[in-house]
Amino acid sequence: MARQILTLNQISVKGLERLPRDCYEIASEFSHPDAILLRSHKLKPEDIADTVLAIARAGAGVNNIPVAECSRRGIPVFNSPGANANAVKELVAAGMLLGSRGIVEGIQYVDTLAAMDDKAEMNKTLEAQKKQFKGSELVGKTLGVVGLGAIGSMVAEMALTMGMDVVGYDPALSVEAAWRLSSEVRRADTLSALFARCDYISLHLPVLDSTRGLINQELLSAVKEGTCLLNFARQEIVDEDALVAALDEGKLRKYIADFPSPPLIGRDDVILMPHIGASTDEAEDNCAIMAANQLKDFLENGNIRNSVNFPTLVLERVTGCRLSVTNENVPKILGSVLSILADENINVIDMLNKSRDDIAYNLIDVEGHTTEEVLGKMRALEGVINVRMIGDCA
Ligand SMILES: NC(=O)c1ccc[n+]([C@@H]2O[C@H](COP(=O)([O-])OP(=O)(O)OC[C@H]3O[C@@H](n4cnc5c(N)ncnc54)[C@H](O)[C@@H]3O)[C@@H](O)[C@H]2O)c1
Ligand SMILES: O=C(O)CC[C@@H](O)C(=O)O
Repeated sequence: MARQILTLNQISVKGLERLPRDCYEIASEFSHPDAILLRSHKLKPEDIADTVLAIARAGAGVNNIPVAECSRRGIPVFNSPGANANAVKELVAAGMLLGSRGIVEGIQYVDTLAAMDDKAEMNKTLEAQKKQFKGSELVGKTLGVVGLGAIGSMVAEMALTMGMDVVGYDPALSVEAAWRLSSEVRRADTLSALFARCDYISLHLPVLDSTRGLINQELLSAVKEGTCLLNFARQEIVDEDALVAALDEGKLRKYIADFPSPPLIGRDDVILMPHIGASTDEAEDNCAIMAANQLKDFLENGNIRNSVNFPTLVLERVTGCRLSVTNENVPKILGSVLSILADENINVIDMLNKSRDDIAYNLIDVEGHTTEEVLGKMRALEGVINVRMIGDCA
């Protein structure tokens, strides 16, 4: 029977093509889907049917998904790290240029000349007026990058090639991300040290309990006078009252962001975009392809790549019948699962077990067949969250 994939946003066709129609039905309405594929749709726990085995986010941020609830229910949540990083990096470059030159104001001014039909007169007028749109160059200025993951590291690299000095701050930098980072990026030990010395600051960190409102009044009052703050990460990372105060006081020269909000719209010192950081053909294709591939590999093989709540676990198939077991990360459960198989004379050919936080996940390849009854015994064990038969087990 074809698996049902519920899509909750427009997903690129190139990604959906990874889920062939003879094996997958794809629609924006299913009451009992096998999996959910989405972008920024705000998913509520009650909207996740009991049949859902996995959720894939075609994008980086997963703050629109109730991840803790998914973990409790044994549902892996996948994202597509890095797949839209270049798109965001390019928009940040545009944002920095919008913040350094009178581009927006200049374009708006030219629009006011629409009624003027004398070209020579127009040229004379605008040559006289253009001094009000003068800016300054990025070369030689200092950019602070907060969060040096997939996007932040690319932004840092781009700024270096534009002749800027780059200072980075990332207390949770992974080893892999550190390897990607140019040695020319200088490290700030604290966020306030970064805020005190940069002409431009660009945010590239996820919204988490620990980062919500991170850019607060204390930090913004210590910012170098005249700094331009760019936020292409998430609105919730910046305390909005503190931001407005810093703009009103002239501490911040400009705020350029991908997240409009009523108190910010219409201000001369704010440039807002409608969350278009990842809105390029390339990024939409890359994210959808990565998300669909990961979902397919999980549904067909139980493998887990790029999950935000489950361990990475990939096991080559050696038999037709594979079991996946998700359980609480406490001792003895795996032993009890294996005892049930042994009692049934079911031979284990290969297996892999990994844990992450409170979740343990196991793939067990068995010889021959197994039955729903055997699975039922495993499901009845205390601490077992779910058990799935993958492939030809009957
Ligand atoms: N505007 C858009 O359309 C758009 C597109 C893609 C991503 N995003 C946002 O950008 C965020 C980053 O994306 P990414 O692909 O670079 O993710 P990533 O996971 O590769 O990098 C995030 C980095 O932030 C760091 N970090 C975590 N807590 C931090 C803290 N307190 N201070 C400083 N750094 C911290 C992490 O260690 C990591 O290196 C996403 O979570 C998402 O919210 C927005
Ligand atoms: O899907 C989008 O358009 C936005 C994605 C972006 O916010 C992300 O976190 O990857």
